[in-house]
Order: sequence, then structure tokens, then C-alpha cells
Amino acid sequence: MSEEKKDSNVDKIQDLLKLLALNNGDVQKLNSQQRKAFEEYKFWRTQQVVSFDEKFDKEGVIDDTKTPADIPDKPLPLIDGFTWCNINPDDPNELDDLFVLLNENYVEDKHSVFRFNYKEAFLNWALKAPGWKIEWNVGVRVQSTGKLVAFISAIPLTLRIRDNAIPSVEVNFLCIHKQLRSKRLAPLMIMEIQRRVNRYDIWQALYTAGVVLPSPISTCRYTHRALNWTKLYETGFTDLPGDRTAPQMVAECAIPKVTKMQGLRPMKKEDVPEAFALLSKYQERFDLAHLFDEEEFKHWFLGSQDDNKVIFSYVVEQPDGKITDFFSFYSLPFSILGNAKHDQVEIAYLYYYATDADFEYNDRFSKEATEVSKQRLTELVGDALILAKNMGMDVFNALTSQENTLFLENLKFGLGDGLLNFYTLNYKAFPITGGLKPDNTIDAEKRSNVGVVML
Ligand SMILES: CCCCCCCCCCCCCC(=O)SCCNC(=O)CCNC(=O)[C@H](O)C(C)(C)COP(=O)(O)OP(=O)(O)OC[C@H]1O[C@@H](n2cnc3c(N)ncnc32)[C@H](O)[C@@H]1OP(=O)(O)O
Repeated sequence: MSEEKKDSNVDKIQDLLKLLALNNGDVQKLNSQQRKAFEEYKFWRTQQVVSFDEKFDKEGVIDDTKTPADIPDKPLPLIDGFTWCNINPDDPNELDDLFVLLNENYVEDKHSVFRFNYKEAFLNWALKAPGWKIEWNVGVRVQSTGKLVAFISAIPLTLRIRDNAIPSVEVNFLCIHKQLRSKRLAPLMIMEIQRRVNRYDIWQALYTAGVVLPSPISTCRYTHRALNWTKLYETGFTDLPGDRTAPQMVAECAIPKVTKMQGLRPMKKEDVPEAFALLSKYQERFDLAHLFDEEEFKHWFLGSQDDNKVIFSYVVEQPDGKITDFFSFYSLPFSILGNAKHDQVEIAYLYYYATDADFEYNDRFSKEATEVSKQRLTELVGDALILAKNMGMDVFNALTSQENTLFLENLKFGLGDGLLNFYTLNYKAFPITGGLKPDNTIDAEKRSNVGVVML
């Protein structure tokens, strides 16, 4: 190795060590390989976000000087030939336009083989959170043909960051047609939705992305538990490890047929007050959380109750009628492109859960609390895997957020390729643990303080 190269490696390692020291070993700044210098983010450097190495000693709002009256009431100008529109999820034609846009252009893996398949029922559930507004489903159409070519959405929520409750929106489903990429339309979409949200006197937002932007407040990693190994292998979702045979993998991934927890059953309407109280209490442990109200709880966990169910929620009821545990997962399949045998991988995503297992301990990290939590969560999510498998899911995904690091390894979840970064707009927050060690493997000791799950 040349002296010059050696020096630059030493510099890199020293920079990395500096970053680690600055952030108490938090993983988020280790995405440095993927990120540009702050000045190169031509759009993001102009927004109310913090730069990568910015030091601050107080969390809070970045700019609180504006009022809705300061915000223009007309949409931002669009390039000729295109026009803004709203997407009404209650209109089947408009929802279908969105479905087609996302289905053909949304997030894919790096080999363009898998793509999220957000079905109409899913979008209806995701976009119609209590308080949703039609003008926060922002689309762009080609003027001459009406074709929908870009979209971004926001839904309201109260976000809690440590002790601060912040009226915010969650921004999601940013998508631009492949033929319109790299034309700086994304910044325009973001500024337009920001304008529309600001008009309602809301000034903070939460969003997640696989890409590194200035600056993540936390980073989690996707993990996958194979339920139908053979199909995953046939579709290329999973590789055969060099030291194993296919039958060995099938045996390793085998799942019992019957759930184990006494009193486990689907959640009903009547359970809502108790299950809502349980989840609210459980969420208090996290530094980043969605402060649900009861109406939101109903929406997010009972779903629409129609045949196209996307959300599945369960409770554990004790013989005395008390609900001690709750978990939920949602279904979001991947389309498979160009595979002769399969066109879809059925995927379950772990969503919110709660258990009273460690409520009697003051410190959730104590040895005893950790042990009881670990045991109960392993049983609970173990049963979730069985239920998901029985309903035809091929794989069960979970992030390293919440208390997931306590059971992921026991339940044979394997690390995925993808990292998910969490961001806030117009709010500086200190780093929040995402369940990852500096080398991006599971950190079962520090665990995670991220309590929000975004679709
Ligand atoms: C208070 C209310 C506030 C509301 C707003 C809160 C903020 C919400 C923020 C949005 C949260 C969304 C949450 C989700 O939905 S994350 C899901 C994002 N969607 C996809 O990945 C689907 C497939 N990809 C696409 O459709 C396009 O590639 C997208 C639309 C992603 C970019 O289109 P395109 O490739 O044609 O690029 P451009 O030339 O127009 O623009 C380039 C600029 O855009 C920056 N960029 C690239 N990707 C992202 C990204 N995922 N978040 C934020 N910014 C992103 C990029 O760094 C560059 O800026 P800068 O580097 O020069 O600075």
C-alpha cells in the first residue's frame, strides 16, 4: 500500500473514531460511506435540518418564527406540461392511479427484482389515518394525458421525542416516475407538501428513508425470518449458505403449526380500551414514539375489517379477563419481476406490540427485567410467526427498533441488507439508539429507543 493511501486510511479511521466519540458510539454517523458532504446536498442544506457534524446542546424546534399567514396560499409553480392534483383514497379511480404509479416506480432492491406492492386496501388504510386531509395526498399529473407521475403524502400525528409532545406529520410514499427522475422534482414535491402542512399550523415532520440525508436521528436495520424457505430461495430473496443444503435450511426454518400462548386470540373492538392503555404504557419506554389516541389506535390496529385485511392484531387474555399482551403485524407483499414460477413474495411486517411482562421493574435494562421481557417477547413474536405462516406469509420482517433485539436472534431472524434512517424536519434531536452496534449488527445490550414503526 502506498504511503499516501495508508495515510488516507488512517485519516478515515481517525475520523470514524472521532465520530464515535462525538456520538457516544451511536451508529447513525457510521453511514458516512453513503453520504455526501453536507454542502453537496443542494436541497437539504437549505432546509430546517442539522448538518452531519453539527454540535448542539439542546433539543428542540429549529425555526419557530412563522405562522400560517406567512405561508403562500397558492401551490408552487410546476414545470410546463404538468399539473398538481390531490389523490382521494375514497375514489377508486384515483386510488388505482396511485397504485399503478407505486407498483411500477416505488422502492426496489438494488437488482430491480423486488418491488413493494402497496395494494389499494393497504393505501386506503395507510392514507386515511384519523385527521387525514385530501390536500396532503399530493400528486403530479401530465396535463395532456392525466397520467399520475409523482406523489407524496402526509398524515398527522403527535410525535413524542423524549418528554416533548410535538404536533407533526409523517411523510411517506414519495415517488417519482422513473422517466422523470433526477430532474429536481423531489425537492419541489417536498416543499409543496411542506407548504400545505404549514398552512395547518404544523411545522415538524417525521420521515424515514433508506438513503442518507442530513441528518438521521436514528438508524435501524431490517431483519428477515424465513417462513417458507423454499419459495424464498426459488425467488432469489434468500441465498443458500455455503455450508448448508436446501433440506437443512427447510428444517432450520420450520415453524410449529399451533400457537403456544394460552389466551391468544384476534383483537376485537371491545378490547380497544384495554389494549390501547397497554400499548400507551408500553410505549413510554421509548424516546421516539407516536402518541396514539384511542381513535388512532382503532384505525391502526383494527383496520377496515373487510376481506382485504392488511393489519392483523392479537391480544393475550388471561383467565380473569385481563389483557396482558398485544401484538400486530401488517401484510405488504413484494412483486417479483421476471420470475417464471412466482410473482409475489408474501411479507408480514412486525408492527406495534406491548406486554406487561416487565412493568413491575423500574429499569427495563436490569437483568431481571431483561430476562422476563426477553422470554415473553420470544413467546409472543414466536406465535406471531406461526400465525403469519398459517396465513400464507413467506417471510416475516422486523426492524431492530422497539425491544426487537431481545428476540431477533432467538427466533432466527437474519440481518437484511437494508438500513432505515429516521429523520425529523425542523426539530433537532440527539441520537436515539436503533438497536445496532457500530458494525451494524444487533445490539441486544443497548437495545433501541425507537418506538415508532412507519409503513
Ligand atoms: C412540516 C411539514 C414538512 C413536510 C416535509 C417533511 C420532509 C419530507 C421528506 C421526504 C420524505 C420521504 C419519505 C419517503 O417516502 S422514502 C421513499 C422514497 N421513495 C423511493 O425511494 C421510491 C423510488 N424513488 C423515487 O421515486 C425517486 O428516486 C425519489 C422521489 C426518491 C427522488 O427523486 P429523484 O431521484 O428524481 O431526485 P430529484 O432529482 O427529484 O431530487 C434530488 C434530491 O432529492 C433528495 N432525495 C432523494 N431521495 C430522497 C428521499 N427518499 N427523501 C428525501 N429526499 C430525497 C436528494 O438527496 C436530492 O437532494 P440534495 O441531495 O440535492 O439535497
